[in-house]
Amino acid sequence: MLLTFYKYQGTGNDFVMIDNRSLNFPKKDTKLVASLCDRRFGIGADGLILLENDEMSDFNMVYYNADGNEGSLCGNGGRCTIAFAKYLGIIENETTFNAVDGLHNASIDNELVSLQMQDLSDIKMKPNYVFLNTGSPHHVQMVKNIQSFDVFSEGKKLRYGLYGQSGSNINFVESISDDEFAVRTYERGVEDETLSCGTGVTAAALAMHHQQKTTSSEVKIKAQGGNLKVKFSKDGDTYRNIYLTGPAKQVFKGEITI
Ligand SMILES: N[C@H](CCC[C@H](N)C(=O)O)C(=O)O
Repeated sequence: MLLTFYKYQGTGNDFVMIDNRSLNFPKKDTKLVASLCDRRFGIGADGLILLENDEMSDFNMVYYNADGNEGSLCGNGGRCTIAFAKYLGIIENETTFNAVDGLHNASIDNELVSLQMQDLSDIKMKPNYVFLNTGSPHHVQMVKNIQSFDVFSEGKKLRYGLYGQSGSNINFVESISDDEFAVRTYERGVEDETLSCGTGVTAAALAMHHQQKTTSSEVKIKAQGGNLKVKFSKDGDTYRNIYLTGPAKQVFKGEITI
């Protein structure tokens, strides 16, 4: 079968994007998904996304990590899927869509996509790190000299050592100013550092606010692949109206025999 695919990237987190409204894609074929994401033997991506019809909303997003397994929420992938839905003419500038963690509101303004994340109140504070789930599980830890920090080795160690087989994504954070932080992420399922992780950046911003490393409710994040913004409000112990905003772009379109 000849499969038409699109390649998208959001701050350097890249995805194979497939219009699966026809439901033709073999969804249980883990090996196929992994081989499409392989950077040497396939198209190459951090993950693969299927856009499908949804009964309750504008569309449904199905996300797989590069290892071929269905993952939890992907924030950058969500932003790219919104851009893809607009490209396909499914939505205009505002949307509500379904993902693995439920419905999301979102808007798109040229290439800038804002994705609302689920409200969050469960933040586990540990002496050296914070753990929270922004649709995907995230460990957030502050480090010094982030650019020379060994994200791969340290991330891999914590991902298995602290969180076992099911694992967690591991974020390292350094403060740049009162309302700006640098974030580097080791992603489970990719088992490497990616250039940006949307749910990770969101987790980092909320963790910084929760620990009073910033008092701003609009936090700027510098990921390795570009800049993102996380906006939110705090209502008692609950973070609400959480929006992740940044660019999402189509890179190319292609066909591959599967
Ligand atoms: N890159 C994604 C995170 C994917 C989550 C995945 N690594 C997992 O925990 O299953 C993001 O932008 O949020």
